[in-house]
Amino acid sequence: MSSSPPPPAVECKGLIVRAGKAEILSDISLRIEPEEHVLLVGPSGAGKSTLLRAIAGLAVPSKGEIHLFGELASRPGELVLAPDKRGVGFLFQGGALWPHMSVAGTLDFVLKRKGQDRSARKRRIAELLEIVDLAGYDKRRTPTLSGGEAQRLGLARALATEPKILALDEPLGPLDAPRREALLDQLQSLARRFGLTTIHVTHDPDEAARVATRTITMTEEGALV
Ligand SMILES: Nc1ncnc2c1ncn2[C@@H]1O[C@H](COP(=O)(O)OP(=O)(O)OP(=O)(O)O)[C@@H](O)[C@H]1O
Repeated sequence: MSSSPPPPAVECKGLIVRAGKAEILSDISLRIEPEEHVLLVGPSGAGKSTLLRAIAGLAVPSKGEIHLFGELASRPGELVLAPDKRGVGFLFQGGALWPHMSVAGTLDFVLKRKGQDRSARKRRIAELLEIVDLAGYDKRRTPTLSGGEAQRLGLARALATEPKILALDEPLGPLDAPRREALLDQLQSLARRFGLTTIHVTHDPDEAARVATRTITMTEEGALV
């Protein structure tokens, strides 16, 4: 019996995203295979973050479709799959942590939305903090974290939902060289360990050379090269 190849992790077909009258993504069609590590590059304002947001279900297409592992996720004017049903973890530019929460509270908030009971959440929070080297930081308020700690908490939050796809929007942005190396190593070993597909946006050519199995380049007009 011949088995058909697995569906792509991400498939965008003729994707157009507008903000008001401006067309931010302009007819994007692409496929990303499971466990691929794709680098997304292009000039500032090209629409890289918007493409990640569309894949994660944080932006709605005006035209076209997005399929995730063969399942229709977005179509014109509609998120067929809600953001928390997509299996996409998002590490935002600058971490984007909630300033009124503790480290454990940040993760607890995400896990509660998944409907986990208290003891399961507690176990998972400890496990996640271990994974990102923040064990013992439970009670710290997020504004007291250093840039690197904040990025690692952002990563733990992205991993909390056990995603199959990790969207990384300039994940090393504010860090100094040794911390960039450390976080990059950590991202790569997590991706291997959990069989993740990653889409990584960066402006840094050294970082780009380290992460990519393939590079996708966007033009200033929000299209692919
Ligand atoms: N909600 C919005 N309303 C209006 N314009 C928007 C909105 N979101 C994004 N844009 C515009 O769309 C364009 C693409 O933005 P986006 O953040 O996706 O680009 P980017 O390639 O990630 O840029 P950078 O590398 O600077 O982070 C920019 O010109 C931006 O100002």
